Amino acid sequence: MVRPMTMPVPPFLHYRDFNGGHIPRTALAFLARFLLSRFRWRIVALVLGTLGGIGLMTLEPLFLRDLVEALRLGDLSDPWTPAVWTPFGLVAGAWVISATFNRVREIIDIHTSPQLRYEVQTCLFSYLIEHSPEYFHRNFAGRLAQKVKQAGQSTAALLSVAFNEMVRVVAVVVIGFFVVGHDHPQFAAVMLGWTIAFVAAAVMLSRRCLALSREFSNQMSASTGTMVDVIGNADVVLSFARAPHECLQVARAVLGERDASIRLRWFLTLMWAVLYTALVLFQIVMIALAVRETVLGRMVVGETVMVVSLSAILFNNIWGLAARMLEFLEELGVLDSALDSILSPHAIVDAAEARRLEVSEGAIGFEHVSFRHLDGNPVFDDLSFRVRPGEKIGLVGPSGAGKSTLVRLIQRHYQPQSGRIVIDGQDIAAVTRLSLNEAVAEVPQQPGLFHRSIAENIGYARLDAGPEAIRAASTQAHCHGFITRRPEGYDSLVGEHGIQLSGGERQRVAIARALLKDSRILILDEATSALDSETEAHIREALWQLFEGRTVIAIAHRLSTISRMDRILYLEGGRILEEGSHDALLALNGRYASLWRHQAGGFLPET
Ligand SMILES: Nc1ncnc2c1ncn2[C@@H]1O[C@H](COP(=O)(O)OP(=O)(O)OP(=O)(O)O)[C@@H](O)[C@H]1O
Repeated sequence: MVRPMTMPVPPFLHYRDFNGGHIPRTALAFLARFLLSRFRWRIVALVLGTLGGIGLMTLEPLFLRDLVEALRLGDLSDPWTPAVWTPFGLVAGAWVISATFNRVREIIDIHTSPQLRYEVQTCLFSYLIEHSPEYFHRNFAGRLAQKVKQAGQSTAALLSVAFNEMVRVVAVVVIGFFVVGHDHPQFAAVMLGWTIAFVAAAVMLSRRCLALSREFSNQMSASTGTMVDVIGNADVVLSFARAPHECLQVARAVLGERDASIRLRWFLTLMWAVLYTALVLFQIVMIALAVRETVLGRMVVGETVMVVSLSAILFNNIWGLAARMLEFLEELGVLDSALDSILSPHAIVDAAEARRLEVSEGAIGFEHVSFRHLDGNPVFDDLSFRVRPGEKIGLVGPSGAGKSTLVRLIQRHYQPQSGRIVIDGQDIAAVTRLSLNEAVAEVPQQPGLFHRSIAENIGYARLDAGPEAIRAASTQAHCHGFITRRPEGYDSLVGEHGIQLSGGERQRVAIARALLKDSRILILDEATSALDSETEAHIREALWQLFEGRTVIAIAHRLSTISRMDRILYLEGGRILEEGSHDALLALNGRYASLWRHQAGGFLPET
């Protein structure tokens, strides 16, 4: 059964809808902009929840002081005397309400962190997918997907530390400062000075720790990369009997990871020991000060209890922050690196006043086009030629002549350094990429197939295509037979990059997809190279039907597949050396004719 393409359409954040499409590229600016514009009220609620919880917890030592003093000095003849039970009620109330605030904060967070991760990922992915093909050639797909995931994860972690642990420590210090500082300023001074020194030391140590942590994660990525490379080439490993050799390679990579982990753990253990000792010393100093003041009669017992309780609260919260400081800095680095990779400027963008490409006839023109790849590799220098409306062009030439680059330039996968390419008189650099891509259909050398059903892969050309349209295109491209022989027919999954289909089947699916797209301009890049001669003969007929009324540029190494074309361009070293019909080029007795004569099995020799 042919199943129509299902299209889940939940609302998601497209980068164009965020800050006018200008996304900050540094972590802190990104976080601030994202939270301010998308999560303002949830952040306010989170901060209020945190403040409520920690604020009451920090007031509790004050009530504890009154309770101790009431027990010590009050008239206890009445077991239910309000002098004792009122401060007790306040202590208990502070605990209960503080805990309630904390739970409310957690509930708010349930609806904040996952939503933040969702929006960050969809926003960054929508930006990522608009990069030029060149960008994707230079970056590993798995690495890019990981960067998007990490960015979502990191923003949620940063949000949690910034609006929980950090707010808690600031609140404890400020409230504690006023609670003890009012009557005993020396405690407030010790508390404030020590907190500042401690946080500064924690940041400094964490920064050093970060370098070790980065080294560890680099080693992890390297060993993962080694494993992925070997697993991806498992067939080669098997056929060369190199399993023991590869085990050694992987062991070597994992060994680096082990050593980096040991170094990191040593540093962490020492760092925690230093910080913990500092915290314990702080508590000892605070309690010693309180005991001394009490012995000297400058403080009452209740106040000593208050100082002990307050320093314990401070201890817990500062320890909580210190424990997450490393994570905070690490996530900041991860987010910075993800944003830097993903948000590099798009190499090819629509001009500000770009219009839709209106294709009436399908004429193509190269006007003095010069192009070299990013690595400086020159391909074309001042190339000019025209393709008439509806003309069928065969493109031949030795490997590396620039044939694929030429057709990619028409699709604007690359941008020429000078000159222009026009379609029906319109410069393709001045039209929207969407309208250009709609006007041009391509059957590429390597048909890109998704790990989805065959129906979805064919229907990709027209998302609204019904089962009948998909079946018709598939029949025309000679796919219907091999599809219906599979138990699940059109619902069969094709595997990663279509690995569960043969090379020829993949090409036929790609042809069916191009048939369904029904564009005015058609590009075939070695579209039938993986087909056997019999299937190719059938498909060739289907293709000629498809060519009807369209402008076609077909690249082929097997010259017989393009001999019927209106005109053949012989390309070498980025220049058109010969052009004309098959017969005319044979009569010319030049390079094309020589290739035609030498063609054994229909392929061009390497040059
Ligand atoms: N992304 C790239 N970066 C740098 N150089 C590239 C890139 N893609 C192709 N090239 C180079 O550009 C030149 C033209 O390549 P192109 O793929 O257009 O040749 P072709 O004629 O299609 O070859 P083939 O018949 O082997 O497919 C070659 O020298 C190739 O090495």
